[in-house]
Amino acid sequence: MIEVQDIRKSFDGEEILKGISTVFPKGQTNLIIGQSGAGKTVFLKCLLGLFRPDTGKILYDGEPYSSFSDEEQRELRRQMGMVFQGGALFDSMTVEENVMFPLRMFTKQSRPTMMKRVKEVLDRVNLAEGQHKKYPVEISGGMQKRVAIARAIVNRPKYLFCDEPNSGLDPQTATVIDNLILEITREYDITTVINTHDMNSVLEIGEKIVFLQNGRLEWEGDKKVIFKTENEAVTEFVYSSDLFRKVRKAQLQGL
Ligand SMILES: Nc1ncnc2c1ncn2[C@@H]1O[C@H](COP(=O)(O)OP(=O)(O)OP(=O)(O)O)[C@@H](O)[C@H]1O
Repeated sequence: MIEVQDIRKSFDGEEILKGISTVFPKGQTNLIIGQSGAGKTVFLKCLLGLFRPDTGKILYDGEPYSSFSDEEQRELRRQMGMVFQGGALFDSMTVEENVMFPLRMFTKQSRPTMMKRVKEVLDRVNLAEGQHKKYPVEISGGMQKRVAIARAIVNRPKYLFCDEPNSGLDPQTATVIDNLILEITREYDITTVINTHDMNSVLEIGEKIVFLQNGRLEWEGDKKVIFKTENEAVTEFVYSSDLFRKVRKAQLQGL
C-alpha cells in the first residue's frame, strides 16, 4: 500500500502538485487519469522517488520515505518495477538480456539462477520461447510490452508503476496488456499505479481511479462510479472519449 499525505511540488516557483492526499491499496490496479499537463507524470515520479515533494509525506507500507536511510532507499528502489511509456527496452540487448538487466543491477545471483528466473517471467507474460533471443526491433509492439512487464516484475517488486502502458497498441492488444497487468497485480499482491489516458483501461481495470486537475486531486472512485459522478470536470474528461459517449448514450436509453 502507498499512502500519500498532502504532497506539494513546485518547479521554478510554479506549484505543479497542490496538496495531494490519497491511498493506493495493494493487490489492485490504481489508475491516475487527467488532462494533459494535470501533473500525472510529476506525481508518478514522486511515487517513484525520482522527485522529492517539497512538503507532505509518502508512506510505503506504512513507512515514510523521509525516514529511510540510503540503504533503505536502495532497497525500496529494488522493490519497485517500472513499465515505461513505449517500453523503453535496450535496443542493443536481446529480450533475455533486457529482462535480466535488473537482476544484474540489484542482485549477485549466478548466471544460471538469473536465466531460470528470466525464463519464468517470460513464460508468465506468455512470450513464446522462440522470441527470447530476439532483439526488441524484431518483435511486435505488444510483445515488447510483455517484455517490459517481465523486466518490471523480474525482481519480485512490491510496487509496480506503469506510465501509459498501452501507448501505441491497437485496442485489442491494449486490453490484453491491461489484463496481464491486472492478473500479475493480484497474483503477486503488488501495489500497482498506472498513469493513463486510455478510457478503455478505465473501463477494464479501473479498480481505483484518481482524477487530477491542475495539480489537485479533483475526484477519486472506481470504474463503477465514474459513470455516475456529477463532478463536471470528470464527466467532461470521460465523455470526451468516443467510447464513453456511446456507453453514456446507451445508459440514458436504458440499454
Ligand atoms: N522537471 C520539470 N521541470 C519543470 N517543470 C516541469 C517538470 N516536469 C513537469 N513540469 C511541468 O509540470 C506540469 C505537469 O506536467 P506532467 O508531465 O506531470 O503532466 P501530465 O499530466 O503527465 O501530462 P501528459 O498527460 O501530457 O503527460 C507541466 O506544466 C510541466 O511543464
